Parts: sequence; C-alpha cells; structure tokens
Amino acid sequence: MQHILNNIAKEMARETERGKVADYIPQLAHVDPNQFGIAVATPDGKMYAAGDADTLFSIQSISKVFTLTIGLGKLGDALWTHVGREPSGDPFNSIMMLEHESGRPRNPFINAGAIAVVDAIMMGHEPKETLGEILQFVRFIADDDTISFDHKVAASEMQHKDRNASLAHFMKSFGRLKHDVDKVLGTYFHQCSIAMSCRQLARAGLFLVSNGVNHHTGVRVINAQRSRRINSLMMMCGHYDGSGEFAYRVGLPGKSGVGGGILTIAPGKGSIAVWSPGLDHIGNSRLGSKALEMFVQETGWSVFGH
Ligand SMILES: NC(=O)CC[C@H](N)C(=O)O
Repeated sequence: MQHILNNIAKEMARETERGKVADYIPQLAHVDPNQFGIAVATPDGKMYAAGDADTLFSIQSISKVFTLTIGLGKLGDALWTHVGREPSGDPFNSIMMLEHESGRPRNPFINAGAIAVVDAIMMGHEPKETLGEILQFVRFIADDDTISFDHKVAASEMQHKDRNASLAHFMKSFGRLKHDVDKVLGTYFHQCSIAMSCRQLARAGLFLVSNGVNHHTGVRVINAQRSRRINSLMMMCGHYDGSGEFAYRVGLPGKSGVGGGILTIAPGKGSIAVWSPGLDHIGNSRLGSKALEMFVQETGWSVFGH
C-alpha cells in the first residue's frame, strides 16, 4: 500500500495540468496549487500516507457528509422532509431546480441541500451551539481534538455570500428554512471552513468503511443501515454534476469540496482522503480524481471490482 501511494504522489508531482484553484472564495485563491496529498486509513488501525498528507486544507463541502450524519441522528427519517435524495445533475450552487421543487433541495450535498440540513439541525439553537456540536462530532470521528474552524475562510465566504444567500432566501420564501438566513449561512460557512489534513480526514471516514463502527476508536457512530445509505448518497450525489463521471472512473462513494479535497470510502477496505487544490470545471479536484482512479486501478478497491 505504501508503495502504491508513493507512486501516485510521484506521478501527481509530474502533472502540469493541475486545474484551477477556487477563487470565488478569495481566501482559497491564495492556496498553492502545486500541492498533493493522499492518506488511507484501514479498519485494522493502519494509516498510509504520501505527499502533503499533513497539510491542513479547507474541507468545504466534504463537511456536508458530517452534517448529514448529525442531521439523520437528530431527526431520523424526518430529515427527508427538508431535503431529497436524488442526484441533481446540476452545479453545486444552482438555483434552477429549487423553483420546480418548491424550495426542497434535491439532495443534502448540493449547497441548497446542505443549507437546509444545517437549518434543520439548529433546532432553535444559536449558531455557536450548533457549530460546537458539529466540531465536537468531527473531532470525535477523527479522534483528534486539534481540528478547528478556519475563521478567515468563513469570513471570506460571508463577504461573498451572494449566491448562497440567494439560495437560502429562495428556500425561506417557500417556508423551508426556520431560522434567520444570516444565522444559517454563518453556520454553513463555518462548517465548510473546517481545516483538516488528509490523514485526519481519512480517519474521520472510517466509520463509513465498517458499517457505522469506527474501528480506530472501537466506537459505533451510526447503525449499519444508515452507514450504507450515506455511502449510497455519496456515490450518487457526492460530486454534483460530476457524480456520474466519478462513479465511472473510480466506482466508490466519494465527497468532494472546492478546497480540493475528496473523501472516498471503500466499504470494508478503507477510507481514502486526497487533496490537491486545483479544480476541474465542475469544482472537483482535478488531480484528486486522477489519483483515485490510479488508486482503484492498483488496489481493485472499487465496489465494482477491477
Ligand atoms: N462545492 C463546495 O465545496 C462548495 C462549498 C462552498 N462553501 C460554497 O458554499 O460555495
């Protein structure tokens, strides 16, 4: 495994087409695109890593997997009255389908859906309390109390919130959001600003590898059925309108973020986190996807076989 990761990191270092760093969040535009990291955590407690696997990056939309897990824990199936679970085939920040579907977002991984989920888990609480809960959960699954928000990234997004604010106000006009729009957005931007390394992220994904149990800590996080369902959603919706392409090339549940990270789950085998800040036109990490494609080719870890 270590050999495979070293080879992938070496290949990626040679790449010249590295994609484009997200610049609509000015704080992310400063990130050096010449970075690449990969880490694999396995249920037997092993961790393999190569490249910039200890560098912290903004997990952005990968956080939507964690808030979905919290939301299902709090509301159970009632969460599905707030958000659907079908692939959108649209960009992550699209407003189009919201009107047709009366303000109920298609799935929890597009921005509108994640905003609806965070509104649901706030349940009358102040943003600070909800953020404390989200951070506590991420630290718990990653078994790492050093994980924190990057307040500069959150502030940068708040300053350039127009698109997400439009989505939120539009949903609110259908009576879909319970809380004040700015409070919901502030909470959403902070959840997206969580900074983690590939190693931390790979460990955080372990509970989805083993039917809800994190074998690193030995603790059951969710039940097996819920774990299976979250993985299905990641497979179908985790890369927005690039989800089909990711399934075709990699064949694993995965969730990307515009910080350039991708968390990928190989059920029963391991949790793989990759990071490279340059994005493709859809907003998914260009080298991250490429590295994962190489990884499944070498390991045969795709759920569809070699
Ligand atoms: N795809 C993403 O990672 C988008 C998340 C980002 N915080 C946004 O709302 O635009």
